[in-house]
Amino acid sequence: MEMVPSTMTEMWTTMGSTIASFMFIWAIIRQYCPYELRRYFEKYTHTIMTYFSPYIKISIHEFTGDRLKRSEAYVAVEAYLSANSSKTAKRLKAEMGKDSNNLVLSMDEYEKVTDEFRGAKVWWVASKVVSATRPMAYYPEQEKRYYRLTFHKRYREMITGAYLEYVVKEGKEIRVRNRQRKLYTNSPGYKWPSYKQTMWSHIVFEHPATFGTMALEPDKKKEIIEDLVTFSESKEFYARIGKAWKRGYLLYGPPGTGKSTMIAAMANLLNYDVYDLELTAVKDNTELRKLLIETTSKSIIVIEDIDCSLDLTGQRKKKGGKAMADDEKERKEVKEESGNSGNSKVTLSGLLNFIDGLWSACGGERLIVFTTNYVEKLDPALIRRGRMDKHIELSYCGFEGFKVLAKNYLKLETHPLFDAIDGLMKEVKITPADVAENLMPKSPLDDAEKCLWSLIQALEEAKEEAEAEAEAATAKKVVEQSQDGGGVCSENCMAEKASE
Ligand SMILES: Nc1ncnc2c1ncn2[C@@H]1O[C@H](COP(=O)(O)OP(=O)(O)OP(=O)(O)O)[C@@H](O)[C@H]1O
Ligand SMILES: [Mg+2]
Repeated sequence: MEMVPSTMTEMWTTMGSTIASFMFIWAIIRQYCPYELRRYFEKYTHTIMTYFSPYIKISIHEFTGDRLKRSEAYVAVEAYLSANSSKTAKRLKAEMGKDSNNLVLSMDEYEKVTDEFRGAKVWWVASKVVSATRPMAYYPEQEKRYYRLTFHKRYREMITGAYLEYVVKEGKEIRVRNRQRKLYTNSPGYKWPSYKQTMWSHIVFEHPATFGTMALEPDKKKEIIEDLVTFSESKEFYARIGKAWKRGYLLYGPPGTGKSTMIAAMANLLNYDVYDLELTAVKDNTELRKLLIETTSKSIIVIEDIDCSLDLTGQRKKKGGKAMADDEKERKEVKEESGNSGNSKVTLSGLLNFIDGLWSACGGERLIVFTTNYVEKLDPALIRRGRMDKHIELSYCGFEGFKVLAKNYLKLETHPLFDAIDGLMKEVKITPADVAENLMPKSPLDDAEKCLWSLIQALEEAKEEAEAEAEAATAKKVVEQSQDGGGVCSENCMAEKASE
């Protein structure tokens, strides 16, 4: 009976002294052995331990072959662990979040967290190896960071298959949700003269427009939202039908009807980046293709005012002399206004290739949006279905649109003056931009009613103007008709014709 504790004590003593000797040897090796020998020792200790251990380890390194780009798997795991570890990890690091207002927590180096998947327990550790060699003496030490996943070998199949797939998918989704969206432009500006040079420069995309704040018929709004959401969820569908995962939208209508605002609302709805492509700044078709290749998925590529961006009418039927000359003049004026010398060599066929050529399929999940005030000026080839799949007309403000703006700007759902506004809106055309401008308080003393009166006044003025224009047009027509008839019309005869 006495023997057991003494045997136990002996066993503990032996184990203790073995560990102590091992640590002593390890300390000597660390202190005095050259780096290569240390690595050699570590390698063989690992091999022996792995042989007896029932656990499997998988490392996911931050950089693999290409030192310039972080591995996608690492980035996804990082996002997954940041979202899941902050509740369980004991040592966390804090970094500034996307809107620079909050701190984002993630697991600190060498911290270990546990995760569970279908009843299997796994462990994640954030770790790093510090490289002994430095490229230059004044360079900081090179750290190679990685995550190590450990699990029991009985779960091998499930963890290497379903679990890792789940982690990467979740991580990617978290990144999309948390990422800071960007607004890119290809306008010429300062570019880094190095291998890092990209053709797009960007700022943070912060436009606050949403479909909720847009003045639009409710049915139309619903249809557009459904179309966009369906597109964003149709990866498998596009793959099945053998079509690149992209969709073209043509937004057309008079100035101030919300085309640019809708692009921002689309980006905010789908959480996409925006690439605002200035066609006149693109040298030629090759540069256009390069720009396309540099865009990422989950983005909207926008070409605003496509009708006056370039002379893309190469294949269009020739117009009559005067109309053609007017068009040319207008286009020239626009180019001069925008300070563009107009020496871009992008052609219609280059642009068509950009939209649906072979290269357009790279990346996937992209919207291409054109806006124009003059849809009739565009080449039919450019806007045919399949290229511009959905044509959306944005038009003058209706009463439903006004109600959205009144709610946004004045927090009003109803008001006795609404009936008068409804009546006037049926008679005159007013753009949402003009309505919005009138509903905007101009001084701190302006209340909702004052803003509504300001809108009524604007509508009445517009009505008077429209009536005066209509009268002038009728009078002009009468004069032209009478001149065509060869005779000079008396005042009575003119009045008769006008009343007809
Ligand atoms: N449908 C709308 N809903 C809400 N606000 C609108 C709408 N249309 C225009 N606005 C307001 O008017 C301003 C101008 O609109 P926007 O720039 O979107 O017009 P646009 O159609 O792009 O004009 P343009 O053809 O001149 O480029 C916006 O800042 C927005 O506040
Ligand atoms: Mg616009």
